[in-house]
Order: sequence, then structure tokens, then C-alpha cells
Amino acid sequence: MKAASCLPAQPPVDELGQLFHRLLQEHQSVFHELHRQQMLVGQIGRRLAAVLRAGHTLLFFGNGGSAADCQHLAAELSGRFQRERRPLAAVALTTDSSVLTCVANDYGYDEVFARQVAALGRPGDCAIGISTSGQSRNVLRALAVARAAGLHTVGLTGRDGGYMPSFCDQCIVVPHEDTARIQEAHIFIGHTLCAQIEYCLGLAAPQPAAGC
Ligand SMILES: O=C(CO)[C@@H](O)[C@H](O)[C@H](O)[C@H](O)COP(=O)(O)O
Ligand SMILES: [Zn+2]
Repeated sequence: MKAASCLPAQPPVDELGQLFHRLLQEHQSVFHELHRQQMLVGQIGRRLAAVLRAGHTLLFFGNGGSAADCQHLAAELSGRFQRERRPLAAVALTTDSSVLTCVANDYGYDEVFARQVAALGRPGDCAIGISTSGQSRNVLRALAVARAAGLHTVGLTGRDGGYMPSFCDQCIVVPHEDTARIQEAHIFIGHTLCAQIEYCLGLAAPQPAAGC
């Protein structure tokens, strides 16, 4: 075990304070931008609710931190979010290491999500790709396969959107350069979508969302 004397004598209060100050400013500008896009968030939430109401499935996919977001959001829906209610059909395509390693090894990493979408996706389902850069080829490939198979396609992305908007029926771009800030905005959007799904399906206490 490391001796306590290895720790700095004083916590770097000024640096931490500056960091928090900068993060607050960055979050303020990101959330200001999301506020501008709230109509789009509402439209996507209503569309996802309609997909689920019709007995279809949401398929989530992304890399790294976005893979974690996919699992997080699929769990909110198939497991539990804010209310006791029936489980909803949502799955993350990022979790089965046997499928991921088989497909990457035999067909290439670009195919790891596309092949699962081809195997599992049905017309009327919704494919949700998450990529902070909008440049990840495996995410773009899966969206292309989904669209060709008659799935609705939704993207969460960042920076200038990369190629994502042209692969998606509905796409939210978080116009920030820092991957961490984009991911934080994505999980905020994801939670908002979960709340709206529960509201639209009559599964939660009222929240301000019209026209479900
Ligand atoms: O979480 C982080 C960085 O915050 C990383 O794991 C990050 O998700 C990975 O580098 C991803 O491969 C980036 O892919 P993408 O978001 O550009 O599609
Ligand atoms: Zn991250």
C-alpha cells in the first residue's frame, strides 16, 4: 500500500476550481444548444415510443464510451427507468464478445454491428447509432444496413456530425469538439428519450411532451 506521504500535501484547489468553472461553461453552451434542438429530441422520443408500441425493437450500437451508453440505455428500457412498467424491447449490440470477435475476425471490424443488424433487425424496428465523431465505419455500416432492411434510423453524434446525418432518418448533433462533453450530452439526451418513451406509452408521471 502507498504511504500517505505520497499524496500531495494540499489538494490543488485552484486547478480543481478552474476545471469546474471551465466544465460549467462548456456544459452551459452544450445544454443551450440542446435546448435549441428540443423539438427534434421530442420527435425522436415520440417515434421510439411508436416503434415500441407497435411491438418492434430498438437496436443500439456504438464504440468505447458510446458502447457503454448503448448498454446503459437498453437497460433503462428492458430493465427499469423511472417507473414500474412492462419491459420494453431494447438491446445493445455491443455486449456479446463471441459475436463481436467472430464477426471482427472473419469479416472485419466494420461489420460487427452491421451483421447483427442484418441478423436481428426487422422492418419497423429502430437502429440507434451513437458516434461522437460521426466517422466510425462500423456504426455507419450498421445504419446503412438498417435503412436498407426497412428499419428507422436514429443517430446521436457530435462535432460537425461527420457522415451520420446522411445515414439517419433523425440525427442529433452535439456541436462540441470534446468527446467527453459530447458523451455527457448523449447520455442526457438518452435519459430524456427514456422519460419521453415512458410518458408516451402511459407508463410514467406526466412530463411536458405534447402530441404523442
Ligand atoms: O469514451 C471514450 C473517450 O471519452 C472512448 O472510449 C471513445 O468512445 C472511443 O475512442 C471510440 O472509439 C470513439 O468512437 P466514436 O465516438 O468517434 O464513434
Ligand atoms: Zn468517455
